[in-house]
Parts: sequence; structure tokens; C-alpha cells
Amino acid sequence: MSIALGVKPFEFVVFGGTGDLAIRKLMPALLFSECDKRLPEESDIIALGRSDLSRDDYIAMVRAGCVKHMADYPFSDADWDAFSRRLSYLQLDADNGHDFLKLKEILDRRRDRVRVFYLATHSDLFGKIGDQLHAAGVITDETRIVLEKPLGMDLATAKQVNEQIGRNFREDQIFRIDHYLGKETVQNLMVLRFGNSLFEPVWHHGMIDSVQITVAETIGVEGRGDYYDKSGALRDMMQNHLMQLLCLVAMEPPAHFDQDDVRDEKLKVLKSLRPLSDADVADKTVRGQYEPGAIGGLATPGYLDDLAIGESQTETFAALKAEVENWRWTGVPFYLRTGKRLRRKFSEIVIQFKPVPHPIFNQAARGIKANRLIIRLQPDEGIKLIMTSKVPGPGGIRLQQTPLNLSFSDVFRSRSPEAYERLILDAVRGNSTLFMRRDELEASWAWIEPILDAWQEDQVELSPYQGGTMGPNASTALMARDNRTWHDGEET
Ligand SMILES: NC(=O)C1=CN([C@@H]2O[C@H](COP(=O)(O)OP(=O)(O)OC[C@H]3O[C@@H](n4cnc5c(N)ncnc54)[C@H](OP(=O)(O)O)[C@@H]3O)[C@@H](O)[C@H]2O)C=CC1
Ligand SMILES: O=C1O[C@H](COP(=O)(O)O)[C@@H](O)[C@H](O)[C@H]1O
Repeated sequence: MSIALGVKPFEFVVFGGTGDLAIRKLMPALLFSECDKRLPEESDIIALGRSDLSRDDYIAMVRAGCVKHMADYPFSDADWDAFSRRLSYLQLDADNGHDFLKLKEILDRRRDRVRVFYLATHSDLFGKIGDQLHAAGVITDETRIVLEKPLGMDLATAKQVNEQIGRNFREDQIFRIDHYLGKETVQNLMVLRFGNSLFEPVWHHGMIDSVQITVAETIGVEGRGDYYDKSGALRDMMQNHLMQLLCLVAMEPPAHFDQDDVRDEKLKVLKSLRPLSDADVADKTVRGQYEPGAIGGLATPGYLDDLAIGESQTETFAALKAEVENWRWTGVPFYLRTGKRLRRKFSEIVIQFKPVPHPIFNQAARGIKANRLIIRLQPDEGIKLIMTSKVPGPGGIRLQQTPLNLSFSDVFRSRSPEAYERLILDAVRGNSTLFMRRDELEASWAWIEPILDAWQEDQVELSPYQGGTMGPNASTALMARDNRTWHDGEET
């Protein structure tokens, strides 16, 4: 491997450098890039936080995080030495303009480098940090700002943050991250659709019955309870990751794989979503909260126990039915669900095709279903096409569902990079194809908003579910009303 193409020497400045995201994801991603020799020699990482830490303290903190979170791919001493030489720590409070002048002093020593300000803090600090960076005079032409999700808590606050950031940065300098877009399999979804001639001709309401998107987690809130209890599954996962996946499945082929064309097409999908009335929210959405249960034979606490609180109306599970109102997708429901403390960790997109128009093999009598394309995002990344085949034998024609299976780990034997590795380097490059544009983000909030409002007013009951199940009964009922069932990731 050699230095990643188009990556110029950079200063990577992480606000929230002591936080969970930085320690668990960002630093390991940068270290992975170091191990792969993708980072230019003259590039440094400056972590910022309010904690009073020496450089050595901070380096020890990052090392412990990398050892823990890169356990499957241990790094060498030489890689660690090269990486840790790049690291420094500066105590900085977003409220303190003087701290930003100290940052400026450091940055002024390396004026010619690309500057990436990565905001891994709560989004209510974004506007203030942008203003402080401007006041300190550290925003150059070659500066990018990366904004973590969720950006805002609803449409109004998202617009407000966008306005605040827009005061100091041009849109092409702003990188709104959704780490799902950096996942290899999510990018592969675009390649599957637009790099093969096979799928596009069948990718429409004439051939497709329905689409399911599931992001199931076994973990609970894992020490992020303060954040999570104000956010919930709808803001934490649905508004961003699952909506982005829906866009990638539903969008028209862009003319080019570039930042404007791809994002224009995703925006069109969001604008085509059928708006939800109060009655729709009651009928087409489900909110749940996990109770004590068991996963893989181990007892798991309930959400209230995890947070050590007596009461909360925050959802840890969300499911909904969306409809894309355009020529391609008319009449095709998109079912989306996500939740914590579910039976298994898996993320997948299931394209359910329609049955053959005229059955000659008496499929129904044999329980044979129509074709299904299962795009497995994680774990065991791959693609499975469920086909109907003849069981070998001289007797009559007996049918069986069989998978055509493409496992990425079998075919591509190299390590599959973490989403943040790709996205961080894309931000350095200034390539925002895999980041959300302002209009896209706001369109997504606008569609979700009626659900947020109705749930806030308790118009949809918060249904409990046992940890280790696949969510509340109401989620099964959402599908059953349409004579469908969730695909729980276990069939052939
Ligand atoms: N953790 C995760 O898995 C994910 C997180 N995110 C998003 O990333 C962001 C950060 O999340 P996470 O790391 O979990 O949060 P944490 O609470 O773990 O970390 C917050 C960070 O912000 C810093 N901070 C807080 N207030 C200030 C301030 N006034 N001035 C300067 N720094 C400040 C803290 O510094 P210190 O403690 O030193 O004061 C700390 O480094 C959030 O927006 C979250 O939604 C997105 C996807 C996944
Ligand atoms: O953004 C988030 O994503 C993680 C799930 O990410 P994955 O890459 O492990 O699928 C989720 O746990 C977290 O709550 C959320 O903020």
C-alpha cells in the first residue's frame, strides 16, 4: 500500500478528542490508515477536549482504545511509533476564545497543510465552534469541517446548526458524516445496482413487491445513556443511517459517481417520500423499549436498569413503513426497523421480488416463495439471491429455495476497512460524495418530523419488548397487516 491517492499533507483537529467516538472509532481508523501506509509523512493529529491531560496521558488513552478496538488486527510497534509521533493534545473549551488562539499558534506553524476540523461533540456546540474558528482566523481555503450526526434534534435545530456553520464555511467545505455511507457493503450497493446490467431492468414496482431494511444491534446504550435518552432510535439511527440506505436502494442512476449527481438523486428520493399524516404515524410506525431479557444465553438488563432511572419514554426500537411516490416505486412499501438489544447483530437490505406471473410448477402448494435478494451489510458481508431450484432426482419435479451466495470475505481476502477510514481520507481529499448535503439532511428531518411530534405527544404507544427478541409484537403486526413478515436474517 502507499499513500492514499489525492491525500495531501494535513492537520486533523478533533474536537471531542477524549470522547467515546474519538477513542473507539476515529483514532483506530487513523491508526489502520497508518498501518496501511496511507497517511502522508507530514500530517498530524491534534486532539482537543476540556479534560486536563498531558500529551503522554492522551497517547496512553488512545493506545488503550486502539488495543481494545483493533483486537482482530493487532498493530506493530513500528506502526504505533509512527502514529503516536503524529498525536498531540490541547486542552480547549469551546466557550474559551483564548484556547482557540493557542490552537491557531500550533496551526500557524504548518500553514500549507489541509486542515480538517472534525467535530465529534454534541451538535449544539457546532455553531459556537465554527464562530470561534472564524474569530481565531484559522479557516483557510483548504479547510474542511466534519460534522458528526445526529445534526440537530429536529428540522428547526438542524436548520439552525446549518445556518450557523454556513456563516463561516462554504457548503463544499462542510462534510456531514453518516458512517453507514463509508461501509464497504453500502458502497457496494451502488456498484451492485449501477455496475451490473442485470439488476437495473428489474429494479422497479413491476418486479419488486417490497423492500425491508433492518439494522439490528445486540448492544444496549453502553455508557451513552445521557445522549441516548434525549435522542432515541428515531434520531440516532432512523433519520440518518436507515434513511440513507433507503435512498441508495430507491435512487435513480446518477449520471456520474460524483458528489453532486449522487446527492441530487438521493434528494429526489427524500422529496418523493409520501408525507405521513397523524393517522399514518399511528398506523405505520412502531416504537419500543427493551426490557430485561437474554441474548446468547446471557441475561441482559432493561433500558431503565441500564440508565438507572425509574421512567423514560425514549424508544430503543423504531419501525416504520415508507412509500416512495414516483413511477419506479409506486405501490412498493419500504419497511425499515432498527433496535438495540435484539436477538442478533445484523444489518441487511432485503429486496422481495414478485412471484412469477404464471406458476406452472404448483409453487404455492410446495410453499415456494418468490425470489429474494439479500444484501448483507454486516456481519458476513455479502449478497445472497434466493432462487427456486429443482431438487435432483428422477421423481417428479420437486422445488426448493436455494441461495446463490457471494461472500465478500471468501472472495476478497483482505481486511475490510472500517467506515471511518474511508470517510476521514475522503474529507482530507475534499470529496463529499459519501457525505450528506444540507438539503438532503433537512429533507430527511422534514419527513421524520411528524413521527417525532406524534411520538412526543404519545400518539403511538411505547411498546415494551424483551431483550433478545426481534422487537415488540407491534412490529410483527405492522407487517402482518400487509400480509408480510420480517426477514430475520436466518433463512438459507
Ligand atoms: N459514540 C459513538 O459511537 C457515536 C457518536 N456519534 C456522535 O459523536 C458526537 C460525540 O459523541 P461521543 O464521543 O459519544 O460523546 P462523549 O460524551 O463521549 O464525548 C464528548 C466530547 O466532547 C467534548 N466536549 C464536551 N463539551 C465540550 C466543550 N464545551 N468544549 C470542548 N469540548 C467539549 C468532551 O471533552 P471532555 O470530556 O474532555 O470535556 C468529549 O471529548 C455526538 O454528536 C454523537 O452523537 C455519532 C456516531 C456514533
Ligand atoms: O451511529 C450510530 O451507530 C451505531 C451502530 O453502528 P454500527 O456501525 O456498529 O452498525 C449505534 O450503535 C449508535 O447508537 C449510533 O449512534
